[in-house]
Amino acid sequence: MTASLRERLASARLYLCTDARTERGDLAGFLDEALAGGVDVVQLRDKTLEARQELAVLETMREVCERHGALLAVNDRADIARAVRADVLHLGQGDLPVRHARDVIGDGPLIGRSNSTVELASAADGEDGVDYFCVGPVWATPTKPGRAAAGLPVVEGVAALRPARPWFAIGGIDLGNLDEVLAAGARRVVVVRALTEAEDPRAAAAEFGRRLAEAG
Ligand SMILES: Cc1ncc(COP(=O)(O)OP(=O)(O)O)c(N)n1
Ligand SMILES: Cc1nc(C(=O)O)sc1CCOP(=O)(O)O
Ligand SMILES: [Mg+2]
Repeated sequence: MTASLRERLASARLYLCTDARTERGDLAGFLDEALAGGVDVVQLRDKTLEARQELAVLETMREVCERHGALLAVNDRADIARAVRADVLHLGQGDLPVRHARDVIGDGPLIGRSNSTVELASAADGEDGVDYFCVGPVWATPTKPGRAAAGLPVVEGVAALRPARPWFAIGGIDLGNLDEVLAAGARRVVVVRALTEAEDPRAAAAEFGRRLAEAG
């Protein structure tokens, strides 16, 4: 029997957000390596793309995700998530409310939400139609400039809630500070630069996977 999207999300530990790597022209090769290393979910997060370009990039990503059994996530846009039949739509605080996004994408795909406080995370954990949530940025990060760090205490606060839904820590996380995030209680992480800028994305993803699995 094929695992449902929710079952696949439940076992996901490592979530990658990547841009289209247009200038480097190596998106499929990069993803092949990162997913071979053990990335479970991949999101296209590239604010420079027009809708048509985003759709084309996502079609490429879908092929790689299917080959590796990873979930494909769309950032922000419910219309694009529907068009590409994405597995996941990720919504921030400024994006469509969940119920409106559900009207567009239907009941099948998963929806994730971003949060920066324990209170927002608690609300997301109880919000109808939300399948997982993220909390961050744990550390200030050049990938999302201008956002103050939420810090490890927010990760500790969310862990103390013992959320019913899967949740991920995000923001400034790399192999050098992963142990601090795990010690704060997170068991799933989202990363950008730790893989997009890794010399060996497969080895880096494998090391994330090993340490996340060891943490339980
Ligand atoms: C998995 C994941 N978590 C958090 C975010 C951030 O979403 P948002 O706050 O909407 O900011 P942008 O990424 O859209 O700039 C995310 N994209 N993915
Ligand atoms: C896309 C994003 N969202 C964040 C949030 O806190 O919601 S932090 C972030 C960027 C994370 O990038 P890196 O792993 O390179 O620090
Ligand atoms: Mg967003």
